Amino acid sequence: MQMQAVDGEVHADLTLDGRMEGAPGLAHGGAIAAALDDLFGGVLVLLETPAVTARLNVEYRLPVPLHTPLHLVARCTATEGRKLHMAGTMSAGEAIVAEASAMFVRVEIAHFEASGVPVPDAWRSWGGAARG
Ligand SMILES: CCCCCCCCCC(=O)SCCNC(=O)CCNC(=O)[C@H](O)C(C)(C)COP(=O)(O)OP(=O)(O)OC[C@H]1O[C@@H](n2cnc3c(N)ncnc32)[C@H](O)[C@@H]1OP(=O)(O)O
Repeated sequence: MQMQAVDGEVHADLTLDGRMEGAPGLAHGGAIAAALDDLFGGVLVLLETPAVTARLNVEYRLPVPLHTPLHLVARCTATEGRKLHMAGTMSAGEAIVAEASAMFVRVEIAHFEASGVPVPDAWRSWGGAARG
């Protein structure tokens, strides 16, 4: 998903296809949650803050059709020690189809490096959990 930073928020455009189908013709709720969680990851990059999702809440307001352009927006609403609170929306045209809130917890880069897959070089210059 391509993301863009705009005035402290992260925006993305997304069209879900048949691979993300839940009920016939409609997006699976897990795909909607994954897209919003991924967008929150974009906010972390904007903030240069390594963190992981500890809690994710999604309010599904309207069925989300496949093959329809969706617009997503996310931002960090508050920080509290190692905790970052996030809020985001997914819209189809003028209608908000889903809203998400999440709590992320700041971690050390070692949290990601433990997978054995290298992290981007830039991440190592960011302050980890101890920064909070
Ligand atoms: C920079 C770019 C980074 C890109 C990454 C993109 C990530 C994309 C989003 C994801 O998909 S992340 C993958 C899904 N999430 C995980 O795999 C997280 C798995 N959980 C953990 O690794 C640990 O549980 C976690 C790091 C979240 C917390 O463990 P810690 O031992 O570091 O912290 P601790 O348990 O001491 O909790 C710290 C604070 O957070 C609170 N907390 C932790 N987990 C919580 C939870 N689940 N719900 C509510 N509060 C929670 C906890 O109560 C405490 O609050 P206080 O400081 O007020 O005491």
